[in-house]
Amino acid sequence: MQVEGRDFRTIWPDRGHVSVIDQTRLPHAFETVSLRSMEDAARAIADMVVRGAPLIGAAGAYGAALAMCDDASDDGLRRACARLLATRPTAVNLRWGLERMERRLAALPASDRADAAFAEAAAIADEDAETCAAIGNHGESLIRAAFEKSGRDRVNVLTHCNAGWLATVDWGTALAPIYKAHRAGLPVHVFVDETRPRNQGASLTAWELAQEGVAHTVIVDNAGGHLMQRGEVDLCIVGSDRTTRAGDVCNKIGTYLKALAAKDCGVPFYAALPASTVDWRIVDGLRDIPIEERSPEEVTHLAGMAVDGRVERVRLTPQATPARNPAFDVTPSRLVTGLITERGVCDASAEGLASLFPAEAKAA
Ligand SMILES: CSC[C@@H](O)[C@@H](O)C(=O)COP(=O)(O)O
Repeated sequence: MQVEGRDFRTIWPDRGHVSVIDQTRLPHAFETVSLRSMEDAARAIADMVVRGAPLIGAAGAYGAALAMCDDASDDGLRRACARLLATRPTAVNLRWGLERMERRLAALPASDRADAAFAEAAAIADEDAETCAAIGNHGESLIRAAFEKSGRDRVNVLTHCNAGWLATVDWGTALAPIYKAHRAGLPVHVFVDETRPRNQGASLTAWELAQEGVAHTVIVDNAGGHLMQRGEVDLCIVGSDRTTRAGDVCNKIGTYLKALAAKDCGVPFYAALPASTVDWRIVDGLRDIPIEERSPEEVTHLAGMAVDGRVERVRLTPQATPARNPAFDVTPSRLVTGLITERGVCDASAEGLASLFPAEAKAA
């Protein structure tokens, strides 16, 4: 997608290393950073230099490729995958990407592994870009239908967190339909939840929508229900970090509350996700999805640009006040109108997913 008029992806191989956009610096600075080792990749995932389920999957794959340059033995491969897998627990794409790398590399002699690993990681990245573009095409028709139904001069989509191209290799999941609709000339406007505590909506989604010239308004996390009650939201589209085979959706903390409000107000609520985000091994999201607990400091402190242009971190809460920071929640399938996937839109149910992915559902 576009940054200052230039095409970028979020991750790319670069002279034996791997370059990424440093998402901790946005929206105040656009900087890229070079990952030179598996440990660099692991830290970039844990510290959210790269984040978003599909991008974490691709970054994990490139991390395994970097590991193969240092130690391509069976033991090296196993240790690298274990280290990378331990960085973030919720997005299943990380496990998916690493298992794919292990399957591909374990069958090869150690001497062939580094080249094969970079090729496999590049294939994962390319496939993610294609998959997200396909999600965009399928989701665009939902936005077009909502626009025609609204009878207004613009269609209002509400999204939570950042499920745009920064969260993937390119295009995004929840934002891909919005970009496709915008490029097709539909007058789409996005309500962007700021998404405390790390503010991925206010800092990342707003930034990338602005780069693409998509009309948008940032709202505080608590405003969505109010706007839905007043008929100001035509549909909600969010991403997913892990979707069970029965259609429960785990996404950024606060997604569940948006889905409850949408249900009460009769606003369609969609999750957009690639098949790599479906965990075919589990059915019950509330019971079986590990929810990442991040540092309380992400709640007690805020970062932003001061009037003199310096980026500063400030404390929000009293010194002694404890904070808790669960990073994701689970939206049960009964609150989800449908899943937008690379193969089309389906019901958020075992039958719905099986209708689009029969082989995966059968193997589960
Ligand atoms: C295409 S991304 C879907 C999700 O990964 C996204 O909505 C999200 O929750 C990202 O969380 P993050 O903690 O920023 O990695």
